[in-house]
Amino acid sequence: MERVAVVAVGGNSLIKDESHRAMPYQEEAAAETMRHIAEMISGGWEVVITHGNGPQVGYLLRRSELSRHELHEIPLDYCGADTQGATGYMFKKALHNEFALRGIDKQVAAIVTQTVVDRDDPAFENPTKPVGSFMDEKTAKERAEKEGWTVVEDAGRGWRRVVPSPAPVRIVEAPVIEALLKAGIVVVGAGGGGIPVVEDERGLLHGVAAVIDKDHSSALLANTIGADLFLISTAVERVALNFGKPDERPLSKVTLEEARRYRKEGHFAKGSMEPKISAAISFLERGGREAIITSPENIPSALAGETGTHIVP
Ligand SMILES: Nc1ncnc2c1ncn2[C@@H]1O[C@H](COP(=O)(O)OP(=O)(O)O)[C@@H](O)[C@H]1O
Ligand SMILES: NC(=O)OP(=O)(O)O
Repeated sequence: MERVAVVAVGGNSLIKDESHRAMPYQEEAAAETMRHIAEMISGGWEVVITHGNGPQVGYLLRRSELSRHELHEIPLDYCGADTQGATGYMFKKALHNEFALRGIDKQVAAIVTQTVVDRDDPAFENPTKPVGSFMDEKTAKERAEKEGWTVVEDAGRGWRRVVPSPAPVRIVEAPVIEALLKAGIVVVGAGGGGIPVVEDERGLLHGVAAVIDKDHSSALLANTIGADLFLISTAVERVALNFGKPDERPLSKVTLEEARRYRKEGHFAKGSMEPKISAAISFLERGGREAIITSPENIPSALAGETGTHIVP
């Protein structure tokens, strides 16, 4: 196979702000990101595209709750499955169109993906994954009181609802994804970190109410299929030390040891940059060779070593 990359696209990176939540805006952002990924593919990379669903899965859950007087509610695992379908469609269509414009003869498959988690994961008792809309503090606290939500302040961007986010243990469809890659097919998979399922003693799978961190699942998938590169596409060109402060310092190259140290020093916000750095660390600890964090428009120049944050052993 050519060089293999797992490219993780952030759910928030598809939504600029609260006034750009509607599907045409998400399509536009997805098309822009897919344009840069198509460039990567035409440069010889075999790619699995994973994606977040934090905002989208929260919107679906809320929509389901708001319409419960008239329609059945949708469990959180099904909300996750729905977001995989919608985002998979969005990415497939955008890539198809890019390939058509560039004369690239490639097919794209979007795979409904399940991720096994541990039913005893303590995360079920301690919700940490921000989903849905950003709210002001007053609204967030009212919802927490009225609807029983857990809410947190999300990385200086506003308040959000949080749900359990157990660690991914195994990507059920990894062999399918690998087989498709070997056949030269571009894969969209492990969306939203994969639909969380637990496996019983007989090997049967059961959906559970959670949202898995897509950066951690993507890293696990990257190791499982032996990817050469784990690339995280998000809203920032580079990761920074002292992020948002006057002495902010962007990082170009970081060793595994430095990444661990900076994480310990608290440079990476929980629920946003911290999981990306931790996922990159896990990827390298399990034998991966390079992780890059950058923004969609900088993917080609980051691959050329000109920008992005490169995390290496
Ligand atoms: N140290 C840091 N360096 C750069 N960005 C950071 C840092 N800490 C927090 N962030 C924030 O993390 C965001 C990326 O996280 P998030 O929006 O949750 O990702 P996703 O694109 O996967 O949805 C960045 O846009 C930035 O606002
Ligand atoms: N599932 C998940 O990690 O989504 P975000 O990347 O959108 O937070």
